[in-house]
Amino acid sequence: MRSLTGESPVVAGAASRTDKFLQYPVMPTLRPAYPRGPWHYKDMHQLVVTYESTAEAVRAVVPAPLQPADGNRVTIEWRRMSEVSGFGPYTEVGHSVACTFEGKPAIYVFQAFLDSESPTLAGREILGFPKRYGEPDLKTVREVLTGTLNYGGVQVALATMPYRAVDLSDRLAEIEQELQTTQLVLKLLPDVDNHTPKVAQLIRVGIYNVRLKGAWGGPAELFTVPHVGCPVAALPVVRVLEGRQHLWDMTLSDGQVVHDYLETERP
Ligand SMILES: CC(=O)CC(=O)O
Repeated sequence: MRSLTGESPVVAGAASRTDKFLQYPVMPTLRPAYPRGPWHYKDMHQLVVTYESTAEAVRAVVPAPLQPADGNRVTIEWRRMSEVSGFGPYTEVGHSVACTFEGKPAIYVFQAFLDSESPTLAGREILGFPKRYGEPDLKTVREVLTGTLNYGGVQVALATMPYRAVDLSDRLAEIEQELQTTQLVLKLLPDVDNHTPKVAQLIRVGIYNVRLKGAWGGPAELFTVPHVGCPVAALPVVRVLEGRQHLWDMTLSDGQVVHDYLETERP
């Protein structure tokens, strides 16, 4: 059947239906899994343990063209997100290595475990964060800030440090800069044939509106347990280098492709 304009009403109807569905940020359209950013993080409590691992373990997780930085430095951090627009509160453990990219310092995040679905999916689908579901917790137990990570009820990591022992207020500007070190992730997504790579990109994550409200240092301890489902112990602790606590705000929203593996490999 033709309309007066000669257009098929079925086709015209289908086109407007498609437009309607394209307004949604993501599936499912009845209740998208996450809202469009930007996502504003307020009063984020962070426990950061930096340690030396083995050269072999570090090399095994770092993709070219990144180069591991000197010292085999690895960071495991707990973040208690107290107040986040669009996501609500949640807790996350991120595991990263110090690298260089194009000769400049960078942090490469190779795995993360969260207790909330919405930021896990947003982080994976948009930015390419290697996020999975886990059971992280960050709390003060007596005078000790205690970060734990459980996987299916089994504890795989324990980090402890005296609560706000050494005040680093005189270094806030320097640490605020440090928090903005280039952060990179590897976004890997297969095509629907479940075989061909569709996306293979190194992404620089945009971190905006950073405001450091407090920083503290002190000794820290870290213990990890080998577990095939949650391989935090794959980067073994040779020695702990530093413990830190930060209280800060920031905004996440977008990223930038800094290396496209499929483009560079195209004949
Ligand atoms: C969207 C995100 O990627 C959030 C996060 O880092 O937890």
